[in-house]
Amino acid sequence: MEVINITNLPPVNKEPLVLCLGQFDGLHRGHQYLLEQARQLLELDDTLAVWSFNLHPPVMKEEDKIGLSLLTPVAERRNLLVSYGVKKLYEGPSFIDPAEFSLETFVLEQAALLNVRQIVVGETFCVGNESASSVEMLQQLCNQIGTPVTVVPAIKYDGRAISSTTIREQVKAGQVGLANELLGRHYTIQGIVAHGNKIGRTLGFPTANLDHIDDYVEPSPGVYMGMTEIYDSKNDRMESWKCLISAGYRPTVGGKTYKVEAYLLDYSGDLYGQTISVSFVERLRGEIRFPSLDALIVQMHEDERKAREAFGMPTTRSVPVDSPL
Ligand SMILES: Cc1cc2nc3c(=O)[nH]c(=O)nc-3n(C[C@H](O)[C@H](O)[C@H](O)COP(=O)(O)O)c2cc1C
Ligand SMILES: Nc1ncnc2c1ncn2[C@@H]1O[C@H](COP(=O)(O)OP(=O)(O)O)[C@@H](O)[C@H]1O
Repeated sequence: MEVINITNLPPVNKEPLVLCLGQFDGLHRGHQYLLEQARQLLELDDTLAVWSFNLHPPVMKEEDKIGLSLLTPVAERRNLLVSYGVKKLYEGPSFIDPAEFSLETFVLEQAALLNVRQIVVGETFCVGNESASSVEMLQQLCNQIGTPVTVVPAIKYDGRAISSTTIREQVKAGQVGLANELLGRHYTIQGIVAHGNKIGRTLGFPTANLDHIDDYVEPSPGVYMGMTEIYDSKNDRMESWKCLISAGYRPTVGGKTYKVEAYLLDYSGDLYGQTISVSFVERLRGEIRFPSLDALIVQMHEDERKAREAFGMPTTRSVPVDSPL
Protein backbone atom coordinates (compact mmCIF):
# COMPACT_ATOMS: atom_id res chain seq x y z
CA MET A 1 0.00 0.00 0.00
CA GLU A 2 1.26 3.43 -0.92
CA VAL A 3 1.02 5.90 1.98
CA ILE A 4 0.86 9.59 1.14
CA ASN A 5 1.27 12.08 3.97
CA ILE A 6 -0.82 15.16 3.48
CA THR A 7 0.18 18.49 4.89
CA ASN A 8 -1.48 20.67 2.30
CA LEU A 9 -2.29 19.60 -1.28
CA PRO A 10 -1.87 15.98 -2.40
CA PRO A 11 0.25 15.20 -5.47
CA VAL A 12 -1.84 15.06 -8.67
CA ASN A 13 -3.07 11.53 -9.22
CA LYS A 14 -3.88 10.01 -12.64
CA GLU A 15 -5.18 6.50 -11.98
CA PRO A 16 -8.92 6.40 -11.23
CA LEU A 17 -9.69 6.00 -7.51
CA VAL A 18 -12.58 4.65 -5.53
CA LEU A 19 -11.92 6.80 -2.48
CA CYS A 20 -13.28 5.97 0.99
CA LEU A 21 -13.40 8.79 3.52
CA GLY A 22 -13.26 8.61 7.29
CA GLN A 23 -10.99 8.16 10.26
CA PHE A 24 -11.28 4.38 10.36
CA ASP A 25 -10.15 4.09 13.97
CA GLY A 26 -10.56 0.47 14.97
CA LEU A 27 -11.48 -0.81 11.51
CA HIS A 28 -14.66 -2.09 13.13
CA ARG A 29 -17.43 -4.11 11.46
CA GLY A 30 -19.01 -0.96 10.01
CA HIS A 31 -15.69 0.07 8.42
CA GLN A 32 -15.11 -3.47 7.16
CA TYR A 33 -18.52 -3.48 5.47
CA LEU A 34 -17.85 -0.07 3.90
CA LEU A 35 -14.53 -1.27 2.44
CA GLU A 36 -16.22 -4.42 1.15
CA GLN A 37 -18.85 -2.30 -0.63
CA ALA A 38 -16.16 -0.03 -2.04
CA ARG A 39 -14.26 -3.05 -3.38
CA GLN A 40 -17.40 -4.08 -5.24
CA LEU A 41 -17.54 -0.70 -6.95
CA LEU A 42 -14.07 -1.13 -8.44
CA GLU A 43 -13.93 -1.21 -12.20
CA LEU A 44 -11.06 -2.54 -14.29
CA ASP A 45 -8.38 0.14 -13.71
CA ASP A 46 -9.65 1.51 -10.40
CA THR A 47 -7.55 1.63 -7.26
CA LEU A 48 -9.10 1.25 -3.82
CA ALA A 49 -7.96 4.23 -1.75
CA VAL A 50 -8.67 5.71 1.67
CA TRP A 51 -8.39 9.30 2.81
CA SER A 52 -8.16 9.31 6.60
CA PHE A 53 -8.76 12.68 8.19
CA ASN A 54 -7.08 12.06 11.57
CA LEU A 55 -9.19 14.65 13.32
CA HIS A 56 -9.02 12.78 16.58
CA PRO A 57 -7.94 15.28 19.25
CA PRO A 58 -4.98 14.43 21.48
CA VAL A 59 -5.78 13.69 25.13
CA MET A 60 -3.95 14.09 28.42
CA LYS A 61 -2.67 10.62 29.36
CA GLU A 62 -0.81 11.32 32.57
CA GLU A 63 0.24 14.45 34.40
CA ASP A 64 2.53 15.77 31.69
CA LYS A 65 2.07 13.23 28.94
CA ILE A 66 -0.10 13.93 25.96
CA GLY A 67 -1.08 11.33 23.41
CA LEU A 68 -3.83 10.01 21.22
CA SER A 69 -6.41 7.60 22.48
CA LEU A 70 -7.02 5.25 19.60
CA LEU A 71 -8.18 1.70 19.04
CA THR A 72 -5.74 1.40 16.15
CA PRO A 73 -2.84 3.87 16.19
CA VAL A 74 -1.31 4.73 12.81
CA ALA A 75 0.82 1.61 12.19
CA GLU A 76 -1.91 -0.81 13.15
CA ARG A 77 -4.53 0.99 11.09
CA ARG A 78 -2.24 0.83 8.08
CA ASN A 79 -1.75 -2.91 8.48
CA LEU A 80 -5.46 -3.50 8.78
CA LEU A 81 -6.24 -1.34 5.73
CA VAL A 82 -3.78 -3.42 3.72
CA SER A 83 -5.54 -6.58 4.83
CA TYR A 84 -8.84 -5.14 3.52
CA GLY A 85 -7.38 -4.54 0.08
CA VAL A 86 -6.59 -0.81 0.27
CA LYS A 87 -3.81 0.11 -2.15
CA LYS A 88 -3.43 3.80 -1.49
CA LEU A 89 -3.74 5.71 1.79
CA TYR A 90 -3.84 9.48 2.13
CA GLU A 91 -3.12 10.38 5.75
CA GLY A 92 -4.11 13.81 6.95
CA PRO A 93 -2.16 15.52 9.74
CA SER A 94 -2.99 14.10 13.20
CA PHE A 95 -2.99 17.09 15.45
CA ILE A 96 -5.21 19.63 13.78
CA ASP A 97 -8.12 21.18 15.61
CA PRO A 98 -11.32 19.62 14.19
CA ALA A 99 -12.76 23.15 13.97
CA GLU A 100 -10.12 24.03 11.38
CA PHE A 101 -11.20 21.27 9.03
CA SER A 102 -13.17 22.35 6.00
CA LEU A 103 -15.03 19.83 3.88
CA GLU A 104 -15.16 22.45 1.13
CA THR A 105 -11.37 22.71 1.00
CA PHE A 106 -11.09 18.94 1.03
CA VAL A 107 -13.47 18.37 -1.90
CA LEU A 108 -12.76 21.39 -4.08
CA GLU A 109 -9.00 21.69 -3.56
CA GLN A 110 -7.65 18.32 -2.45
CA ALA A 111 -9.92 15.56 -3.79
CA ALA A 112 -10.26 17.53 -7.05
CA LEU A 113 -6.61 16.69 -7.81
CA LEU A 114 -7.04 12.94 -7.44
CA ASN A 115 -9.09 11.67 -10.38
CA VAL A 116 -11.69 10.26 -8.02
CA ARG A 117 -14.22 8.15 -9.91
CA GLN A 118 -16.33 7.55 -6.88
CA ILE A 119 -16.35 8.64 -3.24
CA VAL A 120 -17.60 6.19 -0.64
CA VAL A 121 -18.74 7.15 2.86
CA GLY A 122 -20.87 5.64 5.59
CA GLU A 123 -24.31 7.09 6.30
CA THR A 124 -23.06 8.46 9.64
CA PHE A 125 -20.06 10.20 8.02
CA CYS A 126 -19.28 13.25 10.10
CA VAL A 127 -16.20 15.47 10.06
CA GLY A 128 -15.04 18.76 11.46
CA ASN A 129 -17.12 20.59 13.99
CA GLU A 130 -20.48 19.37 12.79
CA SER A 131 -22.49 17.32 15.20
CA ALA A 132 -24.83 16.10 12.46
CA SER A 133 -23.95 14.00 9.45
CA SER A 134 -21.87 15.67 6.77
CA VAL A 135 -23.23 13.48 3.97
CA GLU A 136 -25.52 16.04 2.37
CA MET A 137 -22.87 18.72 2.32
CA LEU A 138 -20.40 16.25 0.85
CA GLN A 139 -22.86 15.32 -1.90
CA GLN A 140 -23.45 18.97 -2.79
CA LEU A 141 -19.73 19.69 -2.99
CA CYS A 142 -18.99 16.54 -4.98
CA ASN A 143 -21.71 17.57 -7.44
CA GLN A 144 -19.62 20.64 -8.21
CA ILE A 145 -16.64 18.51 -9.29
CA GLY A 146 -18.80 15.85 -10.95
CA THR A 147 -17.86 13.04 -8.57
CA PRO A 148 -20.57 10.59 -7.50
CA VAL A 149 -20.90 9.72 -3.82
CA THR A 150 -21.97 6.29 -2.64
CA VAL A 151 -23.43 6.23 0.87
CA VAL A 152 -23.10 2.88 2.61
CA PRO A 153 -25.65 2.04 5.34
CA ALA A 154 -24.33 1.72 8.89
CA ILE A 155 -23.95 -1.71 10.45
CA LYS A 156 -25.92 -1.75 13.67
CA TYR A 157 -25.54 -3.56 16.96
CA ASP A 158 -28.46 -3.58 19.38
CA GLY A 159 -30.23 -1.07 17.15
CA ARG A 160 -27.38 1.49 17.16
CA ALA A 161 -24.86 2.21 14.46
CA ILE A 162 -21.46 0.75 15.39
CA SER A 163 -19.04 3.59 16.01
CA SER A 164 -15.40 3.99 17.04
CA THR A 165 -16.50 6.33 19.84
CA THR A 166 -18.75 3.68 21.37
CA ILE A 167 -16.03 1.04 21.15
CA ARG A 168 -13.45 3.36 22.71
CA GLU A 169 -15.85 3.93 25.63
CA GLN A 170 -16.43 0.19 26.01
CA VAL A 171 -12.70 -0.52 26.13
CA LYS A 172 -12.17 2.25 28.68
CA ALA A 173 -14.96 0.71 30.77
CA GLY A 174 -13.35 -2.74 30.55
CA GLN A 175 -16.19 -4.15 28.43
CA VAL A 176 -13.79 -5.83 26.07
CA GLY A 177 -16.15 -8.71 25.22
CA LEU A 178 -18.66 -6.22 23.84
CA ALA A 179 -15.95 -4.15 22.13
CA ASN A 180 -14.69 -7.32 20.44
CA GLU A 181 -18.18 -8.03 19.08
CA LEU A 182 -18.31 -4.60 17.46
CA LEU A 183 -14.74 -4.73 16.21
CA GLY A 184 -15.19 -8.15 14.64
CA ARG A 185 -11.88 -9.18 16.24
CA HIS A 186 -10.20 -8.88 19.63
CA TYR A 187 -9.08 -5.48 20.87
CA THR A 188 -5.31 -5.70 20.52
CA ILE A 189 -2.40 -3.65 21.80
CA GLN A 190 0.95 -4.06 20.11
CA GLY A 191 4.12 -3.02 21.91
CA ILE A 192 7.74 -3.79 22.61
CA VAL A 193 8.60 -5.87 25.68
CA ALA A 194 10.48 -3.68 28.15
CA HIS A 195 12.22 -4.31 31.45
CA GLY A 196 10.05 -3.81 34.53
CA ASN A 197 10.85 -4.05 38.23
CA LYS A 198 11.74 -7.78 37.99
CA ILE A 199 9.22 -8.54 40.74
CA GLY A 200 7.03 -10.74 38.54
CA ARG A 201 9.47 -13.66 38.48
CA THR A 202 9.78 -13.62 42.27
CA LEU A 203 5.98 -13.91 42.54
CA GLY A 204 5.98 -16.89 40.18
CA PHE A 205 4.32 -14.72 37.49
CA PRO A 206 6.88 -13.24 35.10
CA THR A 207 5.09 -10.73 32.90
CA ALA A 208 6.01 -9.20 29.57
CA ASN A 209 5.60 -5.43 30.07
CA LEU A 210 4.52 -3.51 26.97
CA ASP A 211 6.25 -0.27 26.03
CA HIS A 212 5.39 2.25 23.26
CA ILE A 213 1.65 1.87 23.75
CA ASP A 214 0.80 5.45 24.70
CA ASP A 215 -1.54 6.09 21.77
CA TYR A 216 -3.85 3.18 22.53
CA VAL A 217 -7.15 3.44 24.38
CA GLU A 218 -6.45 2.06 27.86
CA PRO A 219 -8.67 -0.79 29.01
CA SER A 220 -10.05 -0.18 32.49
CA PRO A 221 -7.56 -1.32 35.18
CA GLY A 222 -8.05 -5.01 35.85
CA VAL A 223 -7.17 -8.55 34.92
CA TYR A 224 -8.17 -10.01 31.57
CA MET A 225 -7.89 -13.28 29.72
CA GLY A 226 -6.10 -12.81 26.44
CA MET A 227 -3.92 -14.04 23.63
CA THR A 228 -0.35 -12.97 22.92
CA GLU A 229 1.18 -13.20 19.46
CA ILE A 230 4.95 -13.31 19.13
CA TYR A 231 6.86 -13.29 15.89
CA ASP A 232 9.17 -16.30 15.73
CA SER A 233 11.90 -15.00 13.42
CA LYS A 234 13.75 -18.33 13.28
CA ASN A 235 10.80 -20.07 11.66
CA ASP A 236 9.21 -16.93 10.13
CA ARG A 237 5.82 -17.50 11.72
CA MET A 238 3.59 -16.13 14.45
CA GLU A 239 3.35 -17.98 17.75
CA SER A 240 0.16 -17.63 19.75
CA TRP A 241 -0.01 -18.01 23.54
CA LYS A 242 -2.99 -17.88 25.87
CA CYS A 243 -2.31 -15.36 28.62
CA LEU A 244 -3.46 -13.39 31.62
CA ILE A 245 -3.23 -9.64 31.19
CA SER A 246 -2.79 -7.17 34.01
CA ALA A 247 -3.67 -3.64 32.93
CA GLY A 248 -3.43 -0.76 35.36
CA TYR A 249 -1.36 0.97 38.01
CA ARG A 250 -0.21 -1.99 40.20
CA PRO A 251 -1.12 -0.29 43.51
CA THR A 252 0.10 -3.30 45.52
CA VAL A 253 3.71 -2.63 44.49
CA GLY A 254 3.38 1.16 44.60
CA GLY A 255 3.03 1.57 40.82
CA LYS A 256 2.18 5.05 39.56
CA THR A 257 1.81 4.75 35.81
CA TYR A 258 -0.61 2.74 33.68
CA LYS A 259 0.97 -0.45 32.33
CA VAL A 260 -0.14 -3.43 30.30
CA GLU A 261 1.65 -6.68 31.05
CA ALA A 262 1.02 -10.28 30.05
CA TYR A 263 1.76 -13.54 31.79
CA LEU A 264 1.89 -16.19 29.08
CA LEU A 265 0.46 -19.51 30.23
CA ASP A 266 2.97 -22.37 29.95
CA TYR A 267 5.56 -20.17 28.25
CA SER A 268 9.15 -19.88 29.34
CA GLY A 269 11.81 -17.83 27.60
CA ASP A 270 13.11 -14.32 27.08
CA LEU A 271 10.83 -11.78 25.45
CA TYR A 272 12.73 -8.55 26.12
CA GLY A 273 12.94 -6.33 23.05
CA GLN A 274 10.43 -8.33 21.03
CA THR A 275 7.32 -6.84 19.46
CA ILE A 276 4.26 -8.66 20.72
CA SER A 277 0.52 -8.22 20.24
CA VAL A 278 -1.70 -8.68 23.25
CA SER A 279 -5.40 -9.27 22.58
CA PHE A 280 -8.06 -8.76 25.23
CA VAL A 281 -10.55 -11.63 25.20
CA GLU A 282 -12.57 -11.27 28.43
CA ARG A 283 -12.35 -9.34 31.68
CA LEU A 284 -11.90 -11.37 34.87
CA ARG A 285 -11.89 -8.69 37.58
CA GLY A 286 -10.87 -5.18 38.59
CA GLU A 287 -7.44 -4.22 39.91
CA ILE A 288 -7.05 -4.56 43.70
CA ARG A 289 -4.65 -2.94 46.16
CA PHE A 290 -3.62 -5.97 48.20
CA PRO A 291 -2.27 -5.61 51.76
CA SER A 292 0.68 -7.88 50.95
CA LEU A 293 2.47 -9.59 48.08
CA ASP A 294 1.34 -12.94 49.47
CA ALA A 295 -2.29 -11.88 49.12
CA LEU A 296 -1.58 -10.79 45.53
CA ILE A 297 0.04 -14.16 44.75
CA VAL A 298 -2.99 -16.07 46.10
CA GLN A 299 -5.27 -14.00 43.85
CA MET A 300 -2.99 -14.43 40.81
CA HIS A 301 -3.20 -18.22 41.23
CA GLU A 302 -6.97 -17.92 41.41
CA ASP A 303 -6.92 -15.81 38.21
CA GLU A 304 -4.79 -18.46 36.53
CA ARG A 305 -7.11 -21.25 37.66
CA LYS A 306 -10.12 -19.42 36.22
CA ALA A 307 -8.35 -18.65 32.95
CA ARG A 308 -7.13 -22.23 32.49
CA GLU A 309 -10.64 -23.51 33.11
CA ALA A 310 -12.19 -21.04 30.65
CA PHE A 311 -9.50 -21.80 28.03
CA GLY A 312 -9.98 -25.56 28.54
CA MET A 313 -6.32 -25.97 29.49
CA PRO A 314 -4.83 -28.47 32.00
CA THR A 315 -5.14 -27.07 35.52
CA THR A 316 -1.42 -27.39 36.29
CA ARG A 317 1.45 -25.63 34.51
CA SER A 318 3.55 -27.48 32.00
CA VAL A 319 6.57 -25.32 32.91
CA PRO A 320 7.62 -24.98 36.55
CA VAL A 321 6.50 -21.86 38.44
CA ASP A 322 10.06 -20.93 39.29
CA SER A 323 11.53 -21.67 35.86
CA PRO A 324 14.95 -20.03 35.50
CA LEU A 325 14.82 -17.00 33.19
C1 LIG B 1 -2.63 -12.26 36.79
C2 LIG B 1 -2.15 -10.96 37.37
C3 LIG B 1 -2.97 -10.23 38.21
C4 LIG B 1 -2.52 -9.04 38.79
N1 LIG B 1 -3.35 -8.36 39.63
C5 LIG B 1 -2.91 -7.26 40.26
C6 LIG B 1 -3.72 -6.56 41.20
O1 LIG B 1 -4.89 -6.88 41.41
N2 LIG B 1 -3.19 -5.51 41.86
C7 LIG B 1 -1.91 -5.08 41.65
O2 LIG B 1 -1.48 -4.14 42.30
N3 LIG B 1 -1.11 -5.68 40.73
C8 LIG B 1 -1.57 -6.75 40.02
N4 LIG B 1 -0.79 -7.38 39.09
C9 LIG B 1 0.48 -6.75 38.67
C10 LIG B 1 1.63 -7.18 39.52
O3 LIG B 1 1.73 -6.34 40.63
C11 LIG B 1 2.91 -7.09 38.67
O4 LIG B 1 2.80 -8.01 37.62
C12 LIG B 1 4.11 -7.36 39.48
O5 LIG B 1 4.34 -6.28 40.34
C13 LIG B 1 5.36 -7.59 38.61
O6 LIG B 1 5.78 -6.43 37.99
P1 LIG B 1 7.08 -6.41 37.05
O7 LIG B 1 6.69 -6.98 35.72
O8 LIG B 1 7.45 -4.95 36.97
O9 LIG B 1 8.14 -7.22 37.72
C14 LIG B 1 -1.22 -8.56 38.48
C15 LIG B 1 -0.41 -9.28 37.60
C16 LIG B 1 -0.85 -10.46 37.04
C17 LIG B 1 0.04 -11.21 36.10
N1 LIG C 1 5.42 -17.06 31.02
C1 LIG C 1 5.95 -15.85 30.78
N2 LIG C 1 5.16 -14.79 30.51
C2 LIG C 1 5.72 -13.56 30.31
N3 LIG C 1 7.04 -13.32 30.33
C3 LIG C 1 7.88 -14.35 30.58
C4 LIG C 1 7.37 -15.66 30.82
N4 LIG C 1 8.42 -16.47 31.05
C5 LIG C 1 9.51 -15.73 30.96
N5 LIG C 1 9.23 -14.47 30.66
C6 LIG C 1 10.27 -13.42 30.54
O1 LIG C 1 10.36 -12.79 31.80
C7 LIG C 1 10.22 -11.38 31.71
C8 LIG C 1 9.37 -10.88 32.82
O2 LIG C 1 9.87 -11.17 34.09
P1 LIG C 1 9.61 -10.16 35.27
O3 LIG C 1 10.23 -10.69 36.51
O4 LIG C 1 8.14 -9.83 35.31
O5 LIG C 1 10.48 -8.94 34.80
P2 LIG C 1 10.08 -7.47 34.32
O6 LIG C 1 9.75 -6.77 35.57
O7 LIG C 1 11.30 -6.96 33.63
O8 LIG C 1 8.90 -7.60 33.41
C9 LIG C 1 9.52 -11.14 30.35
O9 LIG C 1 9.87 -9.94 29.76
C10 LIG C 1 9.99 -12.34 29.54
O10 LIG C 1 11.21 -12.02 28.90
